[in-house]
Amino acid sequence: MAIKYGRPIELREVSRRDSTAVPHALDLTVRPRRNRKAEWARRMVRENVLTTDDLIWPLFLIDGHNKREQVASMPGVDRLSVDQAVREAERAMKLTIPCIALFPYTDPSLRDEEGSEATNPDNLVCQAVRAIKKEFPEIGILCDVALDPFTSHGHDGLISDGRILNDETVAVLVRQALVQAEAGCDIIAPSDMMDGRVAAIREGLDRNGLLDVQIMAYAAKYASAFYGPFRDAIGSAKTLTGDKRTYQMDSANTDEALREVELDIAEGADMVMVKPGMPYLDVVRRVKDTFAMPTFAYQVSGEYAMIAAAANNGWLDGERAMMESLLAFKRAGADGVLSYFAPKAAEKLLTQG
Ligand SMILES: NCC(=O)CCC(=O)O
Ligand SMILES: [Mg+2]
Repeated sequence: MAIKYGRPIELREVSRRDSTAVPHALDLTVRPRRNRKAEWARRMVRENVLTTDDLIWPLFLIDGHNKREQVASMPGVDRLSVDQAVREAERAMKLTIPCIALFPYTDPSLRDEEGSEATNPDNLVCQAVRAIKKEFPEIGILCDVALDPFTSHGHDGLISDGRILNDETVAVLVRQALVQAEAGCDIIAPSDMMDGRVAAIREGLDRNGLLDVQIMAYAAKYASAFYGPFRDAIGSAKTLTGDKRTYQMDSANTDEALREVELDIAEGADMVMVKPGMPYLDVVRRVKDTFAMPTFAYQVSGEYAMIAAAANNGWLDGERAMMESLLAFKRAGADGVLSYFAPKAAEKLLTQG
């Protein structure tokens, strides 16, 4: 049964003496509800706020012109040709979203075992970075570094005898980071979870004079079922063989997340990320408290899909669930959130004043 959502309950005419007027009033000195009695009072004691500055908006790219293609498992999210991505970058600017993130759907004919397209300076991501920076140099652009959108097997690294090779992969990731940075990307975000990649990328950037390019490390990235719709969006769902548990983290662990984050900071990460988001808010809190670094969380595709699908079925008030889920990241200590809800949330934040 669909649930109907009315206006929030606000008592219009509250008698100021109603509790003493009750014959069996409890003898309470402390009544926490006093601070919740009206919206102005709640605003006064509110501990956390979400603003548009907290949002990073991930966009999916596809080859072509004037093309928008709905991602079936992510209602409201499209794959965009580069010209349309430029339009969305403009929308992000108007919505005062500081940064967008770019993810390509690579044509299957361009995917191979080695993910060669990742290091093509003219690949879809690099084309989009150049086009967006040309029109809107003031918006931040984050580029993911990992091979999964480019490999025929859907893994983030090179494979030999069924093993994901660490050091050989890192060498390719450095080249991928360099083509993206040279195209004009502001933040390199390695999401591959190979050991030592942050140091290698930092060294590569510095050696090429790209000293100001930041690194946001997907430092604690878990092997998660919540990435399902993303793999649909970038077209790796069908091709992925096996799972990613030899490089992404085990969802049972949090101490290990701290060790991963510590390493990435030592290797030169400017910002760190925990991913997925909502099922790992405890990790966000521990990371923030332990390292006091700029800490981000990724509200991943599966988290988005759950809320969007339930809302479309009338089972949740989608707008309220969206805002509540985003605020949860702030409460957990995150400095910002990568979220597919970013434009919708920003619109709501700006119209609320
Ligand atoms: N490296 C980026 C992702 O894996 C995103 C996952 C998602 O949104 O599910
Ligand atoms: Mg690591």
